[in-house]
Amino acid sequence: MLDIHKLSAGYGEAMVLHDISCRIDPGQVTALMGRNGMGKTTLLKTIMGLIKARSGQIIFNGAPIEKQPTHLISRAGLGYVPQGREIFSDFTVAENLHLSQLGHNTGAVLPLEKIYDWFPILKERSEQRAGTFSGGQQQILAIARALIGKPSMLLLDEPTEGIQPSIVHEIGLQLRRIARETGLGILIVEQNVDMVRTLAEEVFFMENGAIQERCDIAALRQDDSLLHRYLSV
Ligand SMILES: Nc1ncnc2c1ncn2[C@@H]1O[C@H](COP(=O)(O)OP(=O)(O)OP(=O)(O)O)[C@@H](O)[C@H]1O
Repeated sequence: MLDIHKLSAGYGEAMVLHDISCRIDPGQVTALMGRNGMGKTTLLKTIMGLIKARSGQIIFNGAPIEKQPTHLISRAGLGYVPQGREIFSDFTVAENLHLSQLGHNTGAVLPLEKIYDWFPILKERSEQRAGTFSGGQQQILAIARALIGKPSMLLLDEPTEGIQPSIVHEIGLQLRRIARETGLGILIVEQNVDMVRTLAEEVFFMENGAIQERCDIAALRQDDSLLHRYLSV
């Protein structure tokens, strides 16, 4: 469970997150939506310890993590796929996955066969250089690399940016399947409404560095006025 209490953070003198409080239960899939510049990426980076919290608490599975370095936060079970997909373009798919396994020295890594079962394209193209992949395939590889460390919660920052609609839907369905099969919790920053409807169970709407509203996905299907208010779609 991720429990954020009165979290504030920013860059230098500029505060971006203001007193954020929210809670994500184990296995829950939550989307974080809002216009550009509202602080969504900053929130994910602060959870991961890449930006230090100025005040407030982040409790993950019962332990405070807001003062921990990123590698310990990752080891505690938080996986992170940043915007822009951090993969090694010159290495093959298999090498990318092996490197990710090596990065987790606790021994608790997912076997590659499981990854290949979830994402057959990675098995079919395991010897192909990652840089030759399409944007969608690179995103799948980035997600697979994050899953190798068996996180209990995965943070995804706009995975569908610049990806073909057919692959967006495929990635959404597959993430939902993995979340149901393994109990993985997901916090996804996403502007793509189709992806959010496919994957998420609830949505947080962010504006001016604060979570202004939360809504169940079923309610959002009935009434999309919140999308108009917070995204202007
Ligand atoms: N490295 C940085 N240094 C200073 N200010 C930053 C930095 N990164 C982001 N900001 C500012 O912080 C605010 C929030 O940015 P953030 O990237 O978190 O927003 P976002 O909601 O994720 O938007 P986007 O969808 O555009 O990524 C913006 O005003 C942005 O200009």
